[in-house]
Amino acid sequence: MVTVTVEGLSVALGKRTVVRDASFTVSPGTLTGIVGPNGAGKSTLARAMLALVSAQGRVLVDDADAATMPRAELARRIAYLPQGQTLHWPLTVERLVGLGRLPHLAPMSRLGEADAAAIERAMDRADVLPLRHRIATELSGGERARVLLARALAVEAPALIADEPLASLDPGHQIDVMELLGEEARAGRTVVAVLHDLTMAARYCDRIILIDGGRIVADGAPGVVLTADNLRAVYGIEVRIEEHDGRPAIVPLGRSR
Ligand SMILES: Nc1ncnc2c1ncn2[C@@H]1O[C@H](COP(=O)(O)OP(=O)(O)OP(=O)(O)O)[C@@H](O)[C@H]1O
Repeated sequence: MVTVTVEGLSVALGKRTVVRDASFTVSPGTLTGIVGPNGAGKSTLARAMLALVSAQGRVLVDDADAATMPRAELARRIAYLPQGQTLHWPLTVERLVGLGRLPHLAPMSRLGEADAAAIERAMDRADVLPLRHRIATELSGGERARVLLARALAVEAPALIADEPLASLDPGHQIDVMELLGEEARAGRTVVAVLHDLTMAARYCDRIILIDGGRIVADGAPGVVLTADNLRAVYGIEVRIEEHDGRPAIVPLGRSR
């Protein structure tokens, strides 16, 4: 299990501060959705949580500072699904998913039986077993997205940060992936997903962090954060909020005037 604590995190890219003084803790057993408009700073915050960009403030992985933790150890503790990754190498799906095991391998060593089992489990859970012998660069956008999710799952880390895991997926696979993320959380993992689909976020996440202009503007249960007032203020949209199984279902109606 892993608890990730973000303390007063700010990130400047070029001359602009794109994450401003973010503080929160994500705990085992929870699925946290990070939502906000394009350019709000969601991906940068995700990357800063993995010490992939230099930042002011601190990220603690349990009690250890992520910035000074050895990279392989951090990669074993927090799996990362980056946003819209381009693939360059014509690897088979199975070998690409196998790259998720690299943080566990000693230098120059080969994948062992435990790695092969983890790869198999990950491909099964991301529904890519039928694609295992295909060349990853020849897949459709949605197929590739599921393969990259499988690579992140193959790490079998106690925490997962997934940046737009639903991008390119059809509605059925979107539901599958959100259910999978929920299962990961219920299994005791710490799961964070950057999401654009507010209804999916509301339905599956335990907690929503709403970001605008690099700042956290609301943080809490979906019904508390995803209100018509907050969505008007942050996205400039009018919504009708219905209820489904006790959770908000958000119907966008148009731009606010
Ligand atoms: N290397 C960079 N140099 C300068 N500005 C950058 C750089 N990378 C990103 N930005 C800017 O930082 C801001 C935050 O970007 P980020 O990718 O974190 O947003 P996001 O909320 O994930 O957006 P989206 O929903 O569009 O993916 C944006 O305004 C973006 O243009």
